[in-house]
Amino acid sequence: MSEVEEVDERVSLDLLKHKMAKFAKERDWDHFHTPRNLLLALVGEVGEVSEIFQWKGEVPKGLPDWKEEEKIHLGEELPDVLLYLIRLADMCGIDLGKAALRKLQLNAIKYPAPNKYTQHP
Ligand SMILES: Nc1ccn([C@H]2C[C@H](O)[C@@H](COP(=O)(O)OP(=O)(O)OP(=O)(O)O)O2)c(=O)n1
Repeated sequence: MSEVEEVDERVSLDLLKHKMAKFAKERDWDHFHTPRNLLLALVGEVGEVSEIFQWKGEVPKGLPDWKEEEKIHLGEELPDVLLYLIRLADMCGIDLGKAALRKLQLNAIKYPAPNKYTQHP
C-alpha cells in the first residue's frame, strides 16, 4: 500500500502554510527555512519545472501529447514551487492570499478591460 494518503480536504493557502510550518518544526528545520534559503529553494524548483518543458518546443494546453509519467512528474514539481513560495511569504511576514487579491485589483486598474458597450462594432 502507498505511504501517501489520498488527499480529501479543502485546500487553501492557509492550510498549506500551516502544513509547511508543521513539516519544518517536526524535523527541526526551521533554522534552514530562512528567507534567502527558501528563495533559492524556490528558484531551484522552478528550474526543475523548466527542465520538464525543456526542448519540447511550444506545448498545447492540457499537454495532450505528454506521456503519463511526464504529467505525474510535473504534478510533483509544481507543488514544490507553490510550497516554497508559501513558506517564503510566511517567513517574510506577508499574507500571500491577501497580497495576491490586492495585486489582482491593482492589475485590473493598471490594465482595464475594454468596455464592450462603448466600443464601435
Ligand atoms: N529543507 C527542506 C527540504 C525539502 N522541503 C520540502 C519542500 C518541497 O516540497 C520538497 C522538496 O524536496 P526535495 O528537495 O527532495 O525536492 P524534490 O522533491 O523536487 O526531489 P528531486 O530534486 O529529487 O526531484 O520538500 C522543505 O520544506 N525543506
